[in-house]
Amino acid sequence: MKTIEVDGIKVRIQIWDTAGQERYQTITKQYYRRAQGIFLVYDISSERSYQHIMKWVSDVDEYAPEGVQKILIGNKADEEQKRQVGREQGQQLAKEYGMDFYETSACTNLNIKESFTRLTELVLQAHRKELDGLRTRASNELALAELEEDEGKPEGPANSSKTCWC
Ligand SMILES: Nc1nc2c(ncn2[C@@H]2O[C@H](COP(=O)(O)OP(=O)(O)OP(=O)(O)O)[C@@H](O)[C@H]2O)c(=O)[nH]1
Repeated sequence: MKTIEVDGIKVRIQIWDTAGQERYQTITKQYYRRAQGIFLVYDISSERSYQHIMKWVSDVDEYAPEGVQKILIGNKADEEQKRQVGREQGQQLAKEYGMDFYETSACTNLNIKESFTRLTELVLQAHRKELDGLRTRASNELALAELEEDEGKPEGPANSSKTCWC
């Protein structure tokens, strides 16, 4: 669990790091069903991991709920000297699938906060209606609380300056 702030709203996110290995796939697929946002991550120093993304995308399409938000991540951006996948390749693939794209590094923290914030934003946008309902309710409750507070107060100067009852 982690709390991040997006557009002034505190959002508690639950993060699952699913295993990449084939033998855990049965379990991994069960996580897809409850996901609202998914990072598809490859390693920029591994062409093989990049090639695997297509397979991940088709798994997500098959098992994740419709409307799930996806972002493509090229991780280990700190390993420039070992790079096998160009940034443009990542951008290109992301474009093909209509995803946002970030190169990140868990070692230097490059784009970690940014990518989590962006995915959360996308999930929130997808649930905008629900969110608008919450906002309206919150502001109505606030207005009601203010009204109740005002009603309890003695009359202010504007009213007390009146000299008649009309
Ligand atoms: N240099 C560098 N190493 C990283 C980075 N992120 C992860 N690693 C290293 O990569 C190795 C694999 O990391 P994991 O987090 O186990 O990768 P994973 O994709 O979850 O692996 P699976 O559990 O098999 O799915 C570890 O040795 C990490 O320290 C990064 O951004 N830069």
